[in-house]
Amino acid sequence: MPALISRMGKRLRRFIERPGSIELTHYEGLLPAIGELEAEVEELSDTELTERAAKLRLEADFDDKQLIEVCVLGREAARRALDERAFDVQLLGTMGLLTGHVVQMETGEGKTLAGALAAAGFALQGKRVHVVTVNDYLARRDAEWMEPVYKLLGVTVGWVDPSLSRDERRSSYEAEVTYGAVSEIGFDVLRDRLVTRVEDLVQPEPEVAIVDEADSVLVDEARVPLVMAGSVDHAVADIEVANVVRRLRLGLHYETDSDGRNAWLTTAGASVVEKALGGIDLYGDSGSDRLAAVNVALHAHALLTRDVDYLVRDEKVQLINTSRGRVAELQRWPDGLQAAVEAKEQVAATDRGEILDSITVQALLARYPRVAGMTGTAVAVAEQLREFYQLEVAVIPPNTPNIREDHPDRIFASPSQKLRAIETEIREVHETGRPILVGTQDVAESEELAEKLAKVDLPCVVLNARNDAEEAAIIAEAGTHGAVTVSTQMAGRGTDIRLGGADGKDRERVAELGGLHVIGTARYPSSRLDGQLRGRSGRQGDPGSAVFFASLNDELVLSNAPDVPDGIHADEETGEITDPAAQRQINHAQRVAEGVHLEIHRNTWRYTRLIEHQRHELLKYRDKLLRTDLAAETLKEAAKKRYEEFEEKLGEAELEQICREIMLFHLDELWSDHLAFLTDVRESIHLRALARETPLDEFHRLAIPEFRKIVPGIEERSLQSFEEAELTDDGIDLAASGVRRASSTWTYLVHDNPFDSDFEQTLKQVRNLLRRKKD
Ligand SMILES: Nc1ncnc2c1ncn2[C@@H]1O[C@H](COP(=O)(O)OP(=O)(O)OP(=O)(O)O)[C@@H](O)[C@H]1O
Repeated sequence: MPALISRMGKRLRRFIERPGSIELTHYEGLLPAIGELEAEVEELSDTELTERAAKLRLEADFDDKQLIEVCVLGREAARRALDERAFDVQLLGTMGLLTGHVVQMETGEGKTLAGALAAAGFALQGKRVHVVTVNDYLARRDAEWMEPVYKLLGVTVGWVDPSLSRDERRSSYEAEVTYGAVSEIGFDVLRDRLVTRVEDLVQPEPEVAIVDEADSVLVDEARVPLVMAGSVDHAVADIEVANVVRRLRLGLHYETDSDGRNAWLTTAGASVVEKALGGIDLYGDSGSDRLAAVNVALHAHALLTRDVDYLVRDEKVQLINTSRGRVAELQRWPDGLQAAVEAKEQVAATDRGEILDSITVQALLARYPRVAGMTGTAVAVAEQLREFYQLEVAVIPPNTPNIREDHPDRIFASPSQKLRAIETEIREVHETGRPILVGTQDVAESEELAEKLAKVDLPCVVLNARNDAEEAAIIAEAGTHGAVTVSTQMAGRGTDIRLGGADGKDRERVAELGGLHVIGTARYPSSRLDGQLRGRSGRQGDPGSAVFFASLNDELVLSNAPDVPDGIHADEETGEITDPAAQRQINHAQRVAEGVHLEIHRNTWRYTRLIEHQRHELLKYRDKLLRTDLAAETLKEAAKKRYEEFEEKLGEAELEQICREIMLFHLDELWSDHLAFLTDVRESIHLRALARETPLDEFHRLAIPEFRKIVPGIEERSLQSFEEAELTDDGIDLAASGVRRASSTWTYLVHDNPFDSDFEQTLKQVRNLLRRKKD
């Protein structure tokens, strides 16, 4: 009975301490057995170890005995290959992953190894594994780092990055475990969507995905679409409009929302624009195209800021991923907006192309029958992981208890007072020799701070928006004695900050001083991001500390909870506030920001679910066309005479391929048209739906019948192409009958439209329009 009570007490405690996480007691119970077998496997030769791992190979999930065995062999393989004996907590992580959970392990606890042992375990079960990383640099680094461990376990490993050719990728994916950035794996899925011969496919069927930094990929980036486009024409940026809009002034010519998501012309602004564009009537029937161009140009002008939202480098607009604070390679905004920003910055317009296919990160991962993940901060998104992916979180305790000191926020009345206090803090801590990592909100803030520090003789290293490998090398030195590193929130993610520098030479001295001190210059829009910054310090039981500075006029508060209660007292000299009401206000603002993010995620998912379902259905048909003689059968049945005529001249095999090319071409084209149709519907849905039902129902009402037309459309168009195809001496000239694929294709990520057409947003626009019409 007392044992039962104690067990219940333990469970209750876990529930209170870590809501949303699952019980690990069962796996903890396997650890002693793993320990007992350690001496036995130490005696094995390398070959014997590999042979023993091969005995685990089976086509089924592991039972407890096999879980124990894979942990025993994995621990030994890591000890031999890396000189790192996997800790018990790492093996708990491995077991958590192998049983399909998102494991929460703190920064520096060794997720890379725990993940690799789980990947090897899945591979031994006969499943192909993709380890999904946040960037290309980490994909290659982790695959190469873990390769000797895999080798001892007899498991093959590969990696993909943008530098590889299609053939090289194919062989990387042939490995049992393949590391790749989420974007790279997604782009391969999209590229495979266009092949017309089975042997050109590079990716095998998805089986298991182990997602590193799972919260960032599965939640923050979930709704980002990966896009493949084909060259058709160039986007026409309206330079004239950009030049007119450039002269407009806030408050006089246009207004913006307090949340910075919407901008609109005032009456005075509209008159200026109408006059400058040659006396047109923007709101008349003939002005609607111009009005649309003015609106995007105004968004680009008023709401997107250089060095915060994007950089201009090498005559190109490069987006900054605001959730990661780094240049988002291969990302762009939805087309009109991208072109408007390019016009604003007077750089050449990039080729827009036609969208051939697209898939969101969430849908990409939903393709895998099994998903597991690891991250330092999972509990905070446990609810979303359950809602969107049916995944449960398992909290793995640290190997050595965390002794980092997390100080309460230091709150100031104004941002300038806050900045002064940050400078003082940096100076005082720097004088002790302790290394400091300062986490800023964006690139511009990092640079401003660095400039200020340089002026007062406090040189620092600024880390932002560079390439990942360079970032990794710099951040690895952030623990050096006396170092001051200023970084946007996620720069250098995935790289360990060792006390005393990358080689840890000076560790003792830095540890004695108190370890790495982390300073946040403002609270982030999610508590998870705060936690990630704090987690940079205090790794593996190291000493360290963290403190966030905040002000009641920070962006976070102004955008999400601007109604600050009256009577909050600030120190007259320093502006510092100790009233708990200020802290409550900041926490409240952060919760509002988190809620908004979740709602947008939910809303996007509601729409993309239908699109994904349609995409999946059509792909089943495409796959049949690709792998069987369905295309030939279909065309033979519809145009028997012509088919026989061609067959006689070309032979069966060649004609089969030609039929396949024709039908796949029309399928791909109709799907691309359908995507464009859905985008149009989605963008105007709220207006259409104003007088009708809910926007989502309206979207379904329009999207479903349109989709049903695709397959008959493919058959009809293919038949026509087949009838019109000309037989020349070189065979059939498909191009002559319009079967012409895009001459070049490319891939990119679509950054979230910062002004998404949510119902509320559209209502606001309509309201503004009505307001103007009334004026
Ligand atoms: N069992 C072990 N014994 C000794 N060192 C280990 C062990 N496991 C991992 N390490 C070391 O700990 C460091 C951190 O490992 P890793 O980068 O995998 O951590 P992480 O959990 O991924 O951290 P982050 O959250 O920063 O990505 C590495 O230098 C690694 O070599």
